[in-house]
Parts: sequence; C-alpha cells; structure tokens
Amino acid sequence: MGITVSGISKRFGAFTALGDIDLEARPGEFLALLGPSGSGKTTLLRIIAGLEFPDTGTVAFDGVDVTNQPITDRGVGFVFQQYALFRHMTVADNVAFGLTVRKRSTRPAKAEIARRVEELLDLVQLKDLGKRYPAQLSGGQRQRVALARALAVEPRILLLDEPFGALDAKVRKDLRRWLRELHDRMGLTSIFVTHDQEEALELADRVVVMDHGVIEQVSAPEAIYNDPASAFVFDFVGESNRLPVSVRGGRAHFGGHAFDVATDGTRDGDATLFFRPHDVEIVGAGAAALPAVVSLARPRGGGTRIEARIEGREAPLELDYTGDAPPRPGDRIGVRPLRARLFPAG
Ligand SMILES: Nc1ncnc2c1ncn2[C@@H]1O[C@H](COP(=O)(O)OP(=O)(O)OP(=O)(O)O)[C@@H](O)[C@H]1O
Repeated sequence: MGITVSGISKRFGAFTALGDIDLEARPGEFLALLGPSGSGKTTLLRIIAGLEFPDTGTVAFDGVDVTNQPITDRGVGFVFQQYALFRHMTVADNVAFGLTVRKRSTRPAKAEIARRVEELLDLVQLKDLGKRYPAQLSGGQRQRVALARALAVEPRILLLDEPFGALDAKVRKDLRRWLRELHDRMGLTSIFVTHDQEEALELADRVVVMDHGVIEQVSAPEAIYNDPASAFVFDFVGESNRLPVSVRGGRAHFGGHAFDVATDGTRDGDATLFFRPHDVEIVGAGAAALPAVVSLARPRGGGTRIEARIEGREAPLELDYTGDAPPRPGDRIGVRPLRARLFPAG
C-alpha cells in the first residue's frame, strides 16, 4: 500500500513543527525518517498514523484520503516507544489486544484469536513466552512483543518510532535485520523514525532527512552519504570537515592559501567547503595544498586518524591516512581535499 503525504503543515501555538511536507512511500517500501531531535519526525509519523491531525495538507493510502480518519480506521500497525506494553497483561494478551477490543461484529472468535497470537509469537520468535508478563522479558523481547501486537491487526502499513531506542547496540542490530526481513516477507510498507544514521542507512530503501520541520533530502542511503543535497545533510550524515572559504576563479581560498576543488558552477563569493576524513590526500608541507600541523595521530580501522590544525581555524581537521608512514604530532603537512563539496555560505 502506498502512502502519499501532500502539503502537510503543523503548528503548535506559534511554533511551526512541520512546514509544507510532501512525501511518498511506494508500496512495499521501507522509509526511514532521519533528523536531529525536534526536527518533526515524530509529528509527521503521528499524522500519518492518525494520532495527530495536520493544519493543512492531506494523507492518502493507495490514493484514498485518510486525513480525517482516526487511527482505529486506518488499518496501520504502529510501534511507538511511549506505547509500552500493558504491564498487567500477559504477553499473549498484549498481542491479542488489537483484536479483542474490536467491535463484536468484526472481532474474530476466541479460538481464532488464540491461533493468531500463537502464529505471531512464532513469527517474532517468542513461541513459548505467551504466558509471561512484560516484566519477565528482556528489552529486546519486549520490543518484539510490541511488534507482534502491531502486526496482529494485519496492517499493510507499519509505523515505527525509535522502537529500538532503549536497547543496547548488539540487540538493536539484530532486531533491525530481523525487522527488515519481516517487512519484506509480509509485503508491508513501513516508515521508521530514527535519529541514528547507521540504523537509517542500513535499514531503509530510502532515507528522508529532516531538519526544522522540512525535508532536506529523500534518497537511497548511498546517495544520502555520497551525494548530499545540502550543507545540513553533508554535516549530519557521516563524518565531515567544514571550512569557510571564498571561491574565486574556480579555486577555493582560505587564509591566503588557494587550492583546487571542483567548484561545480559555485558562484564566486563566500562558501562552505565540506569533505570527508577519508577523502583527502596528505602531502608534504610546501606543496600546493592547505598547510596544517598534525596535533594527534592514532590508529583507527587499519589506518591512522589524524587531527591537524590549520592557522586561523580553531576546529582541527579530521583526516584518515592509510599509508605505512603516518605523519606524527608536530609534523607539518599539506591537505588536499578530494571529492569536496561547496555550498554557498549562509
Ligand atoms: N503537542 C505538542 N505541543 C507543542 N509542541 C510540540 C508538540 N509536539 C511536538 N512539539 C514540538 O514540535 C517539534 C517537533 O517535535 P517532534 O517530536 O516531531 O520531533 P522529533 O524530530 O521526533 O524529535 P525527537 O527525535 O526528539 O523525538 C519539537 O520542537 C517539539 O517540541
């Protein structure tokens, strides 16, 4: 089932939480909403779920406008961190909840509900734990129960808000993979909110990067990392160095030094240069490059991570060196950014 969000805006008092959002999730797609705290991810997800209503704009599922439908009519499964399991109910009763609260006319028979619960517990690999209470489970098991509960109503759309936020890194990673498999196997359309970029890049078909209530970029994970659409995305996703430069005659200038970068039609004037730590060439001092002094060198991932200071800039550059004669603290080096990107200042 496809999800189409058109022209959605939402204010809380004088504060604009979402401004004119357009977004499309194709049938079967797994989207991640990624952004810093307060960027509007949860508000957007709640509007898609029907837990919140927009000031303007529409939400449609497979072309059918559901903007004014309450959550109970939308047929979505959702796992939100704040909708924890019911502590006084067994695991099985938690999973059955969405079915048992249905009106009598649409509620399956008791035996049928029990069968479905068994099936779901099997699916989330908690087959023999139906009689336990949430307090008797690990964090990861609880989140799998929450997922089983969301899936009990046989949704075509699954909405998840940081469902693994409170779990340790290893469990998170396992659950993430397992969730992706489940999504594929059940043919769901899923939207997942996270502020963890690794999670978004690993899990999603496309990543939606948000900041201050607007969408900065919607792209496949590789493109988010390798071809960021804005200075914000470059900075937010992956490691980066930023340097205020002025662009003149196809070259970047910083502190009296000029160096070659692809200016890609950037107009002459002030700009911010971005480059990743591994996208540099480190050359000897005196070469036509940005002069820097190494302040720190430590092993990292088979190479050496170097911090280097440049005159007139407080924040050191973070650089990766992969050769076998890494520079040492105090060494003077020249830094040539490769694959750098310029964004107009401002
Ligand atoms: N009911 C509300 N009343 C007033 N302000 C709200 C309300 N809900 C959200 N906001 C504000 O809207 C902005 C966006 O919040 P939202 O929860 O959507 O952000 P988020 O990107 O999900 O952040 P986080 O990663 O911290 O959960 C925040 O500044 C928040 O304080």
